[in-house]
Amino acid sequence: MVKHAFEPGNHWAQVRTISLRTAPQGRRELGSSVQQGPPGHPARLQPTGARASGAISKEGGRRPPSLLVGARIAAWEAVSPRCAGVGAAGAGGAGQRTRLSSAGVCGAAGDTHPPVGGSGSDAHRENGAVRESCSCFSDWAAAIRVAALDCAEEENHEVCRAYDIHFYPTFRYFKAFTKDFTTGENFKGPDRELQTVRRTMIDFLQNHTDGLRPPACPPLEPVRPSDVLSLLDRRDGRYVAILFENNSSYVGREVILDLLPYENVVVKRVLDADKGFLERLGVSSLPSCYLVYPNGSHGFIHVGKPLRSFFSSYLKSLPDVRKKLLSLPEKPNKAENPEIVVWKEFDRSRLYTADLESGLHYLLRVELAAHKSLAGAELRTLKDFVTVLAKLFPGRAPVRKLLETLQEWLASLPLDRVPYDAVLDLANNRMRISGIFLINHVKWVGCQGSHPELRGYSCALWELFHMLTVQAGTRPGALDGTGFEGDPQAVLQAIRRYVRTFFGCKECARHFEEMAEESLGSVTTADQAILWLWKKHNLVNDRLAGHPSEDPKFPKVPWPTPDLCPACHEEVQGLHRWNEGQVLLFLKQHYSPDNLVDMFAEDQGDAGDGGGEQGRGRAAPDQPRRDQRAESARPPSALPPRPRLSSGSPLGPDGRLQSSGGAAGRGEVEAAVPFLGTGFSSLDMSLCVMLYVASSLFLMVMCFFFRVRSRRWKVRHPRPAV
Ligand SMILES: Cc1cc2nc3c(=O)[nH]c(=O)nc-3n(C[C@H](O)[C@H](O)[C@H](O)COP(=O)(O)OP(=O)(O)OC[C@H]3O[C@@H](n4cnc5c(N)ncnc54)[C@H](O)[C@@H]3O)c2cc1C
Repeated sequence: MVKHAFEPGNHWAQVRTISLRTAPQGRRELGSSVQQGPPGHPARLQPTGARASGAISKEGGRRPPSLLVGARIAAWEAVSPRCAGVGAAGAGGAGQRTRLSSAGVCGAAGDTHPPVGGSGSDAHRENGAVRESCSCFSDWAAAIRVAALDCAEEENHEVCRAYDIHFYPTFRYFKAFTKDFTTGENFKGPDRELQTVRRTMIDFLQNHTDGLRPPACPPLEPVRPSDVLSLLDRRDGRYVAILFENNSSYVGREVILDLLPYENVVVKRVLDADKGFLERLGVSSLPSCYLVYPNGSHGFIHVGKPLRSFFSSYLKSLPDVRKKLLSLPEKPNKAENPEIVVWKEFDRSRLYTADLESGLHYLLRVELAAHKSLAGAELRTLKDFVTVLAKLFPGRAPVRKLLETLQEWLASLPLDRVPYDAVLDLANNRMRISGIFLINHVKWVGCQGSHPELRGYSCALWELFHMLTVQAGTRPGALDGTGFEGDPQAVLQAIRRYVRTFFGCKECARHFEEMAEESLGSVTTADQAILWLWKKHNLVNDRLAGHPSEDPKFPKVPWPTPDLCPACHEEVQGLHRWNEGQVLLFLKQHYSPDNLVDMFAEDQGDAGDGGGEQGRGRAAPDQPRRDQRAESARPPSALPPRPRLSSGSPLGPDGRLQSSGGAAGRGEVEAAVPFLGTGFSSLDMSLCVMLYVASSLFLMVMCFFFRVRSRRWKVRHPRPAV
């Protein structure tokens, strides 16, 4: 996992971008793409040992100024494919190093790449894509390394929770030589443009005290004008590049770091404080670069634009300037692409149980897991959302039962703070013992993307939301007794608060909140709620059309398309118009339980209700399911592998939280292990042992008591000898 590359004590500084995928799948959810969010967000960067994937929100895509680094780990390719080339081709054999060290923060606003064939074109040709486009910071790796971690990947959950990552992208900076565990320093820049990130990295490097500065990091401070003269006289067979710039410029420091892995060249920077000196040297504009050649000749160099990438490219392409072989730590020997996902053919006019259950799994075990404990408004939001889910989710019986139990448990909690592990424990252990469980991995069918970081969770979340509004509209009494009855906005408001509070994609949440603030208040009936969500979803589709997170196989077009619902589309005087009455009918049919297909769901290893039968009608949550008993009776061996269990469980035998201990978070609930594969937590086992010991003691005491009594009796009533 991440530890490998970032173990305390490393002699380089580190920056990690961590994202939650939900990206909108920014890991496939906009997530760990240099990391981000839900799958469904493009670009993939191979992180340090931990799994990275994810999607970047559209907003987080390639467009400055709102360039989102690492919106999901994948920013590397999504942000600038040319940088991916830099990493992969990375100067012979450097591919691994590049993957480990570069998060692909590149191509910042205003950082134009020099054209191949421009200055230094020979070298560009010579070295291919590697040199041509390097505005990334893979070259900085000896001084500061970058890793991306996709918090949407289940195997990264522990790390993401330990580092307290809630949203993506999150940037954390780790100083060199750090000995003890630290969650790092947060990114403090005013925005997340790549250029800002680079500058923050430089500031961070300069903040190291002298003794703790990464040894490979060259001096970044400017040299004094008086030292420049000695540089001009220098003849040690190397080039000396002197960058003149003003105090606020980062160009000099960026070029110094860009040339870090190159030999036969030294880069220095000089500030413009002594104007007279600059005039004497003939410096007419800033920044500009003066070059001292190995033979002692010197003069200004002329590049197309006075930008970092132009200067760096020019210097790298000088004769005899070559890349050094750096020894960086080995990457853990892990298969590159452990899983090859086979495409599943599916029907776009149907909904798939596998998607909804995968979405719920992700929501409960990944998205919520970003919160160590839940309290106050967060807890209320969760309770309301789970209430809506429990009453309206139209899926299979075990999952509905799980949601109902979770809702009852949350409603009965006497505490105002719940450690997340208690929720997890309920979902994983308590339920499982009763044969009620939810798959513990994702398997997308209708939500699968043509690339692993596309679609996924955010798609399933939309489907879930639509199903909830449609269920509320078609089963008016479903929310009776919850406090939401009679409120046509109740479901939308619960969704809105969930998105605002928990959805890992912050940008998505912000947009959604804007739409809700603008018009959700005008919803006065359940049907209007269904249509409101449909319209807003289409607005999002429209906004995202053509963005990097759009799956080319699933273009963002107004939905439903004419082939799905011809009656929904009309033309009035040559202009397209929706027939909203028909749209409403279509939505009620499309998002009805009868349109749910179990195909692929039984592969998820859960207690499917005989899944695999396509298109079987669904019972509404309040209707009994014929096969519920059969599911409960499923033998433990048929259960899917259990995720981490909680020992020290805060749940009492009745499923209630026994004590919060006053403290939030993981410390309250110890990690647990499964015993004998039977579904018992360590708490269960401890209780068994205690009961066993108590019974043994009781039997021994009774035995002793009767023995003493019988002796006394014998003494009092001695038998006459025969
Ligand atoms: C609340 C929310 C807000 C989001 N905001 C952003 C954002 O700001 N930026 C960003 O990059 N990503 C955002 N996303 C993610 C984005 O909307 C998509 O989910 C993602 O790009 C994956 O798209 P997709 O092709 O799977 O289809 P999705 O848009 O996810 O749709 C899933 C399925 O719903 C159906 N559908 C499509 N349109 C409609 C509709 N109008 N009404 C009913 N059903 C429909 C289709 O069957 C489709 O396959 C958001 C996601 C959510 C849940």
